[in-house]
Amino acid sequence: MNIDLLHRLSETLAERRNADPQTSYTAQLMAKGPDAILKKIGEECAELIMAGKEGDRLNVVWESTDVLFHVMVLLAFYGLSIEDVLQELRRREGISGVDEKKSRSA
Ligand SMILES: N=c1c2ncn([C@@H]3O[C@H](COP(=O)(O)OP(=O)(O)OP(=O)(O)O)[C@@H](O)[C@H]3O)c2ncn1[C@@H]1O[C@H](COP(=O)(O)O)[C@@H](O)[C@H]1O
Repeated sequence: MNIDLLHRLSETLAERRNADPQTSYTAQLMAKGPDAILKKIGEECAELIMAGKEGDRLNVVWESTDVLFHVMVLLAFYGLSIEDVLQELRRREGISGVDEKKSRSA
């Protein structure tokens, strides 16, 4: 199941915090610190925007994957995982964005 894949990847990324940067892209990025991870997220988001503007469906999937991967690296850097995001999604499940916005101004 794809949700298992996300959890497996989360575990791998958490392990990469102590891995050798010579053999791991994730360890390399984490060793550079949060600014380097955030820079990659920014770059990947820009690439996703371009893919979206072009309407290239294959590239939208490709760039979305890059964004998701780098967001997961950031989560792992801070000792978080995709499960934390899934829990927040679960909390929001069924709450209309329109209603949620109204409740903020009430
Ligand atoms: N899903 C991914 C994944 N997606 C993208 N990338 C890497 O993200 C990098 C950035 O993508 P770019 O397109 O910007 O490529 P680039 O120009 O080479 O990047 P820069 O040199 O500019 O940083 C590339 O090196 C990709 O290979 C990934 N690297 C790893 N994973 C997963 O993470 C696991 C751990 O990877 P390592 O930490 O490398 O062992 C792997 O087994 C995979 O499951």
